[in-house]
Amino acid sequence: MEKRRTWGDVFRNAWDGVRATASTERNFKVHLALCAAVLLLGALLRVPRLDWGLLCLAIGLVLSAELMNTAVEAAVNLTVGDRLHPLAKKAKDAAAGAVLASAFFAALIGLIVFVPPLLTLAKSWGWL
Ligand SMILES: Nc1ncnc2c1ncn2[C@@H]1O[C@H](COP(=O)(O)OP(=O)(O)OP(=O)(O)O)[C@@H](O)[C@H]1O
Repeated sequence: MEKRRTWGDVFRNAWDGVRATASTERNFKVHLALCAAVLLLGALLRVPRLDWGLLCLAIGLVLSAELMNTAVEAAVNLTVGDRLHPLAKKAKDAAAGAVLASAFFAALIGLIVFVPPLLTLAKSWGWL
């Protein structure tokens, strides 16, 4: 009988997926760096609790989309190998589109959260 996977196994496999994606996917590295910058800026500007919630949602959305994109690419490559196929293109383009959509709305959230306190700061420093 097949050995039952423990919660530890489940989390280890999931973490392996995050680490493998972080070490091989350039876009994921870029998004990780941007997420770190967003968290730093949020802390420096002392954004309110609700805004932290929005930022965490945006970060989770973008990183999840990147991980799903990597999963789709790997599954498609496994299936078609080096062959070109319109369905492979459709799957990869849709997965890339999911990353684009999540990054676009995350950027909107960033603007909504950061522009007002940055404007206030700029006014208090006499820049505006
Ligand atoms: N087997 C295939 N058949 C048809 N079109 C493909 C195939 N593989 C890739 N493509 C097209 O080439 C594009 C780029 O594919 P690729 O596998 O290089 O992904 P990528 O977006 O460059 O990956 P990464 O996120 O790692 O930069 C896809 O979005 C798709 O339009």
